[in-house]
Amino acid sequence: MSLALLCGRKRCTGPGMAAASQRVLVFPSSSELGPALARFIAVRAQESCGSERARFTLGLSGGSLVSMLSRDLPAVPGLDCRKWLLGFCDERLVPFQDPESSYGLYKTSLLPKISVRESQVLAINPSLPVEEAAEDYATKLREAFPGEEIPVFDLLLLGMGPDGHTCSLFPEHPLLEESEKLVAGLKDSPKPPPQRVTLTVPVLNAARCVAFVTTGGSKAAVLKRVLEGKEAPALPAARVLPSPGELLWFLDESAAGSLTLSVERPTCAAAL
Ligand SMILES: O=C1O[C@H](COP(=O)(O)O)[C@@H](O)[C@H](O)[C@H]1O
Repeated sequence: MSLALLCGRKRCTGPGMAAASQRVLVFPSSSELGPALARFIAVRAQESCGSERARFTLGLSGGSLVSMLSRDLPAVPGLDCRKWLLGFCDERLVPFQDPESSYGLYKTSLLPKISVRESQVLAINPSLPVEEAAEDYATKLREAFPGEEIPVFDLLLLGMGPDGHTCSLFPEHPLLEESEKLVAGLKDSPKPPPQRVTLTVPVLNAARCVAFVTTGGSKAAVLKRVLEGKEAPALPAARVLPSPGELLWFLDESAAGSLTLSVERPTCAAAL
């Protein structure tokens, strides 16, 4: 493997932090990215269901990911979700009927199209106060991942905001340093709604695979800081370095516009 390729796949993250195995995949636009991401999810699901685990555990994020998955996942031929277990990387503490609820949106726009039942979804209880909702969701995770001190998801799908936040982990927020809890609640999210529940960094970094999905020119500057900067303290998205898991970035050309590291530009039919 060439040094350039190696540099593109490894990221050195500063003192005390491990380098993660990383691939940066760039697509012309979200019209090509979405179907490729959907096929990638389907392949990983098939592998996990065929492994001794005999199931596929997938963590979903909200924001722009909801419409992309709702458009492109049902279009994957022969998608079989019977052994899938879905959780949320973060969730807003609002009723499921509220348009800000990620579960509420997936429930209406995706889950019926891929025949995922409610019993296959680990969701927060939005009627609880935020700290209790976080503890209740952590209990659901512990029950769903018996024997695992930290739940190991097969795949976590993450977004990233223009400020470098991921899940509901925001720059300079004390929750970035949380190392005991699996799930944390916050009441002061700088992005509305203010009350949220989020997986913590150790859970993100325990996953077998993490895929960031980032599109649009508004993310280009922060993406360069996350992937090529050496900032201390690191931005939230830059702290996601699954080990020994894989890290993939699914980008469109607009988001990738400022990058200088080597990237892959998969063709439509390429297996990822
Ligand atoms: O508030 C949130 O934002 C991030 C990023 O969303 P995007 O619309 O910029 O993709 C999202 O991943 C997270 O789940 C959500 O709560």
